[in-house]
Amino acid sequence: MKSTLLPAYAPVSTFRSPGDAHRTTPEQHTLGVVTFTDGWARPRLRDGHPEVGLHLAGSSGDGFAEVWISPRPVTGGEFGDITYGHDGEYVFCATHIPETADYPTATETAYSALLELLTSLGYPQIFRIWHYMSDINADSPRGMEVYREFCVGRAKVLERHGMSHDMPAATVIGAHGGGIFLYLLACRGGTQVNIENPRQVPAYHYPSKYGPKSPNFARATYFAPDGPGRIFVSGTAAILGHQTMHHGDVERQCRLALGNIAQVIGTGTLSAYDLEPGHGLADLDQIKVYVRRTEDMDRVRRICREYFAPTADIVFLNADICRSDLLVEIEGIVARTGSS
Ligand SMILES: C=C(O[C@@H]1C=C(C(=O)O)C=C[C@H]1O)C(=O)O
Repeated sequence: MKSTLLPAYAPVSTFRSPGDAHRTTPEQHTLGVVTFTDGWARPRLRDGHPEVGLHLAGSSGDGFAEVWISPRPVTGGEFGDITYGHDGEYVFCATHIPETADYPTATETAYSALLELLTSLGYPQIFRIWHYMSDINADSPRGMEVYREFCVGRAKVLERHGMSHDMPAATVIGAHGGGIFLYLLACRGGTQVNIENPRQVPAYHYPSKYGPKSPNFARATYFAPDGPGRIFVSGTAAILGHQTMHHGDVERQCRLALGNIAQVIGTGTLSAYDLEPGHGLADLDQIKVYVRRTEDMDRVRRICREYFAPTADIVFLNADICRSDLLVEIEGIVARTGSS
């Protein structure tokens, strides 16, 4: 998917302490805030911009906030269950699906509303989307895993809109409570290239043994306004082809997840999309590392430190992952320098 209306700045996020999340300056406006703390809060407008609270931290001391910043004034709004902030170039939207016995229908409703809002506001191009859900690996009353039920609802909407193979980088990961929280970034236009990993089957072609409807996301999304671009790397795990590798071995799973990211952002993959130069793991920032078992946390931290830049924003979160045999998942953003 490529288009050419040119926004003039690239969206930027920082990780801050929750208490510092709403700090602004005359040059820095807030497009959206996501807090990762020891409780959840449905999306709402706060000081004119959206804020959503995810229950991902173990205790009140280790939370953080992901803050999306704009150089332009932000207008906040609400549309049904969606809270949004937009600045003329980008929109940040957040919505919440309360715990329900019917996630397929609830997901369908939420996704439909999001697409309707993006069209009516004039920001049709989604370039990154995150979902956090409680009980992700639990069975629904129909006996299907919650994640798989979510995939059914999502796929239905995207099929209807002809977008099944067009979705950008995404994350679907566990949360400690609250149902499903979804937030996204979209824009009026800009160059966008959704990138696949040659070592992995595209998620939308996963075989049906992983669920009746395949997930819809790209392994990474390159997005460039009129200036330096960014590569948004999806939640990435120890999957080769479509198979989970290294069952039960967190160290090898972690190294494979890192290897998959290195593959996606490396020269070999990017050159196939005319996006040279490539990058390495040391170029990744705004990194979130999700670890299923708290006892693996220190080990995963040590491995990640071998690869990531010491200056990178990086957080380690205890969370369940979309397949119950996955122990670790990693996402991040590469900010490119130069003109592409
Ligand atoms: C880990 C994987 O998928 C996860 C699920 C996603 C989704 O359903 O949108 C996106 C990225 C990951 O959080 C994978 O299939 O490789």
